[in-house]
Amino acid sequence: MTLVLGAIADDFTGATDLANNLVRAGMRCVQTIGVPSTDFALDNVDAVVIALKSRSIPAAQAVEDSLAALAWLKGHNARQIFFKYCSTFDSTDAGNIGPVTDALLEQLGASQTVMIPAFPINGRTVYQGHLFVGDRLLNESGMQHHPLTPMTDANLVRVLGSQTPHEVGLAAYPVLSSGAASTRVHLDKLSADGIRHVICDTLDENNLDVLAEAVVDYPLVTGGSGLGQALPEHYRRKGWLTEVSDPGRLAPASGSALVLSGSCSKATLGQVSNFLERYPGMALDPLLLAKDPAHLENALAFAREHLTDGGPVLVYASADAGRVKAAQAELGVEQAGELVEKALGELARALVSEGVGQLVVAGGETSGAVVSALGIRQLRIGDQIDPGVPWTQAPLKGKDAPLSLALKSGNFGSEDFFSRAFEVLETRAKGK
Ligand SMILES: Nc1ncnc2c1ncn2[C@@H]1O[C@H](COP(=O)(O)OP(=O)(O)O)[C@@H](O)[C@H]1O
Ligand SMILES: O=C(O)[C@@H](O)C(=O)COP(=O)(O)O
Repeated sequence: MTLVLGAIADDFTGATDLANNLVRAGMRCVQTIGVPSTDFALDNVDAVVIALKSRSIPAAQAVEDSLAALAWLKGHNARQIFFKYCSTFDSTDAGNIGPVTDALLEQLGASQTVMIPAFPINGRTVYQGHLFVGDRLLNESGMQHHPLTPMTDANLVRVLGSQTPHEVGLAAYPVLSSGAASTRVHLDKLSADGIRHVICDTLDENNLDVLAEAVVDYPLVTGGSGLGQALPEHYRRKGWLTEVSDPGRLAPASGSALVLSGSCSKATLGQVSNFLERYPGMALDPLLLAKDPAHLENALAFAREHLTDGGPVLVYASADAGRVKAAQAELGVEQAGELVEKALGELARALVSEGVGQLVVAGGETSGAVVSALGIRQLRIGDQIDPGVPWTQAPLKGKDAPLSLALKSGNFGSEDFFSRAFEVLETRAKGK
């Protein structure tokens, strides 16, 4: 079996985001959680997206995990490899975008790759190497307060430059406006000058299309899911994609409805407030979690009480920058994050085993913790709720019905996302 595309995503929401765009662009795509086993069935599949939890772990581990994913994908003859990271370039000076990209390039024997984080439909654009979220520079968008990967510089040439020993180049907007052939000439010239990494401007979907055409034959591309939306058409033109995906419908959802949120991103904070205007929710406090096991028991009891009539109910650790900083100052950055992730993972395990069948999780790291706690290995992509966030389904050991699961990236989704997600499921069930 030859895969057209093999993707390695550095978190679980990012993987779902990419898989969603590939499916919407007509590829037959499977998302796996972690590197699949050797006997994984791959019939009629064009793309595999391997979800790793490698965004915020030590760089050496992220490299090891990514190379293991690459080995599996190359073992299945993937023509092109896509390293998916966040559209807000979430990383620190230690990595992991630079070290993972360098390791993938080296392993593939490739001399250059492109960095294309933009996702215009969700407001992520790049101009003269500077990343914008909506009308704000990245470092003024709220991302400067991210609990694990605070983004304090919008200049991606500089940001990536601090993560790799190699010089970083730029394919700026004027080059892209002159079309795919000129863009490729520019990239080749940079390559001849020894430039291995090229940050690419992207203002809109036309630019993504130009970039996709220019790099369709690169062994490695890197970026956000916007590029994933644009590549399939160019695979088709090359004759690599002959079938059009028919993702089919997910099985009807069943069970009660729960939202777990560990994202502290600006969009999520608005979504939490919006949900609480209409539905019940309980806040988890990392400081209490550290001191008193009864805090988690109380959250479990609260959720159970409100799930008896089907929910939806919310349990969240999401908090503003001041409260996050206070928790981190007392517990340490990593330990605060881990405590919250572990607690939300435990809640998911207990409540899904008791009958939750529709679960929304907010936050990439949080989704990693929850999906791992549930022992999920594979996701099928269904209807999109908002750009970048589809409903998915996963089989569960010992259960007849699959779990309906939506993994929401921190900054994605409309303000009423948490309640509307369940309405989307209900509408589909009624066949509307
Ligand atoms: N109140 C809090 N204090 C400290 N850390 C928190 C708090 N709430 C959540 N976190 C941690 O912040 C991180 C948020 O990351 P993530 O889940 O990836 O969200 P996002 O998708 O918004 O980036 C997680 O590690 C989570 O456990
Ligand atoms: O590219 C994106 O923005 C998302 O796919 C993504 O990776 C988001 O990560 P989190 O905000 O950590 O969920």
